[in-house]
Amino acid sequence: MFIVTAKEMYDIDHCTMEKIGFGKLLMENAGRAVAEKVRQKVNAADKILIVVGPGNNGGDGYVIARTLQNEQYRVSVLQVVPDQKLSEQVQFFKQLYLACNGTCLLLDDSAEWKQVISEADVVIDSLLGIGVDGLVREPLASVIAFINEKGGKIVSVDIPSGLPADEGAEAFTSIQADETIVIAAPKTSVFLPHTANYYGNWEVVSIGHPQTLISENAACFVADDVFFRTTMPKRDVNSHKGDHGKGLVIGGCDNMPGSFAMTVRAALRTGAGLMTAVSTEKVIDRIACLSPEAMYQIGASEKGHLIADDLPLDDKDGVAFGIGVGRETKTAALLESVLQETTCPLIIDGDGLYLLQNQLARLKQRNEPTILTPHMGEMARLLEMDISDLTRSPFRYAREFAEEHHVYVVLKGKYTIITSPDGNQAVSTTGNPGLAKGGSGDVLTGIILAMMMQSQSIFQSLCNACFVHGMSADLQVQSGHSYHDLLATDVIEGIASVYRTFS
Ligand SMILES: NC(=O)C1=CN([C@@H]2O[C@H](COP(=O)(O)OP(=O)(O)OC[C@H]3O[C@@H](n4cnc5c(N)ncnc54)[C@H](OP(=O)(O)O)[C@@H]3O)[C@@H](O)[C@H]2O)[C@H](O)CC1
Ligand SMILES: [K+]
Repeated sequence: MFIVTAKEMYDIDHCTMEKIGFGKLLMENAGRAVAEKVRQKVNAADKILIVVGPGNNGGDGYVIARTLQNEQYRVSVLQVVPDQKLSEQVQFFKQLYLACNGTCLLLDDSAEWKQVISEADVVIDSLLGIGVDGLVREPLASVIAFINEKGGKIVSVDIPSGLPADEGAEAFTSIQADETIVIAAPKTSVFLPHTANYYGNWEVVSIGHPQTLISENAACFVADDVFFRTTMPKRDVNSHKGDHGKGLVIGGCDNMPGSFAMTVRAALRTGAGLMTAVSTEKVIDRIACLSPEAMYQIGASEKGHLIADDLPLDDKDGVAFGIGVGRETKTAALLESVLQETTCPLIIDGDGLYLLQNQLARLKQRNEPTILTPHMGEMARLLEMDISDLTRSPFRYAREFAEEHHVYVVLKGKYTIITSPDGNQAVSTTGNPGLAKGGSGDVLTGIILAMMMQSQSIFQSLCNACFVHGMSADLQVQSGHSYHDLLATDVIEGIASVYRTFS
């Protein structure tokens, strides 16, 4: 599945209609596809009100109205702008609807509009689509507010009306949809923390755009099960442990042994060939028994925290630094040497990101891939910006940071955004609120470490690691756990189910 900005969608629409020649057929296809989904969500006796706005989203609404009416549903239309505001294309579909004995109430002509909305069992929101520009103007703003207040079940067409399709909007007035039938491809705002919830439950309908056209124009995609199945390397029956990576995890401190232990175990469960774990003597004494499959090495330490040391970096296939390592200045010196001496892909996570704050310039000096795995708070600190600004435009800021510092960024959230140094982006949509607990990120780092040693590109490995991490949590919740009781260690044990189910 591809993710599009408004401009990308317009380019795809325009090419499909004008160059390929779909013309008005595209809107007919859109309306029919949405109507088919609406039929699955309403009852035969429901009063269905299609609320039509000034643009092509409204045109979709007239096709939906005609299609549902033809299926004997109880349909009426409320048009909130005068006819002269409608484009020629929308006028065409309005005339078709009226010619099929459709009824239409004009907002200007009627004081009944509030009653009509109040009496509707289902409101189909065709007020505004991806053409909304700025805060919604009257009379649409009042209609949106009243629908939110009084409308029955609200099904939005393509996008909740008033919601911006793209990231970056500071303020907006939007329909709060129960369901959204997204046309052709989800828009960026489906995946933003402050706009996602307005969509309610969302699903995508195809309306005939050539998939190649969508893939050529969309800059981002969803790293889903199809992606995992087609890119996750198969294990060669003649392979040996060295073929699946020699991984190294550097982390932990005397008062934080657990997160480090989970990263080690998650890497083993994901399929790392050999794992070495470096931490303080006290940490290793306490956790070595948890993953006897790993090898352990005591790192130089002071007051329970790792300090600069000569570590076995040069013969590894992947290194993860920072999990539970603490924020001592002397540990920052260890990070400095790891950045300079690691000659393989390096993940920096957790406290390692805190220690990295004053060493960002070293990132570009590395010749090997560097992967940062911040959550929004850690990313905001790295960018030295307010987290609310970051969450409004996470795709942009992740891409700018990745390109500037030549790193991969796994920006963790409900929807995790994966960005490569050249700006390629993907979103992982697996996972659930059961992951909103300590340790989830440590487990993801272990999965990434093992995944990036499985003979696939770094970008693919990050996409697949996020898929496995979230899908493990989903399968665990489906098979008996709940959002409340799911532990990070359950996610480690659920990795087996993901492999068994999807590969
Ligand atoms: N292109 C196609 O044939 C297809 C498009 N699809 C559907 O169409 C919309 C995108 O259509 P578009 O007309 O570009 O956009 P909207 O339907 O959102 O309407 C834009 C008009 O709305 C008015 N507007 C814009 N901003 C505001 C605002 N802040 N407050 C009030 N009104 C606003 C404005 O009209 P004016 O006359 O007031 O300037 C805009 O012109 C897309 O989302 C799909 O649903 C089909 O799906 C496929 C075919
Ligand atoms: K809409």
